Amino acid sequence: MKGVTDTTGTTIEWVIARIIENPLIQTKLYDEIKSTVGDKAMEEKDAEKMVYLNAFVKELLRKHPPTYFSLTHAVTEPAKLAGYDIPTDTNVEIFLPGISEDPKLWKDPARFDPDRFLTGGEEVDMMGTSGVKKMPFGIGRRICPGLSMATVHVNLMIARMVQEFEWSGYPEGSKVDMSEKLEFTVVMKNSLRAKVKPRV
Ligand code: HEM
Repeated sequence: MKGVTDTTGTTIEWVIARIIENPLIQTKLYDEIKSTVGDKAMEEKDAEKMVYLNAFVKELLRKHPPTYFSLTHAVTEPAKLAGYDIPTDTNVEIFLPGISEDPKLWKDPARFDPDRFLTGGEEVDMMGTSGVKKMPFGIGRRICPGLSMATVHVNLMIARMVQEFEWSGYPEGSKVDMSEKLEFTVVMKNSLRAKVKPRV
């Protein structure tokens, strides 16, 4: 159960941190929500049409995969991985940020920038069929079966939270501390404090 709820919950914590850290991102999300649904409550099918929201979620899961590692995979026959020989019966765990922050794969990987997927000309294939540049859900036969459901939930939650509320740091003017801490998932080291104002 923790693999279902904590991954999604952790993602939302980093979402709020990032939109507080960068009010322009929050404005872009809000403007897109307004132009897509106006004052109507967001629904699943609306979220699919929102290109900026989708780019934001891609960037979020690149920079903050909820787990540092995929689940342990056992090698059933001799294999080669990144130039290394892996003998049968070896347990392999993949360090996910090692891929999603690799400067050989990404321009300026430390920078949080949803626009890299829009005007920046970068793309990513979540299923890994045309290459692997990030894998927050794993890839291949054991890819997370909750991928679609989690993506819908995360998109919808962000859209509704931004549609209804304006988020800012607390105390006012404080800087968001992006330090990480490993629990079951990778959470914020210092819990996020936020001011939440209803949009009226
Ligand atoms: C943002 C949300 C989520 C993320 C980032 C995530 C990530 C992952 C990762 C990295 C794996 C390991 C894949 C591998 O080792 O190759 C995994 C496995 C799994 N996930 Fe998720 N997950 C999320 C949400 C969910 C949800 C909502 C469900 C169920 C409704 C779910 C169900 C599972 C199951 C059952 C496995 C084990 C699959 C297997 O071993 O064959 N996950 N997930």
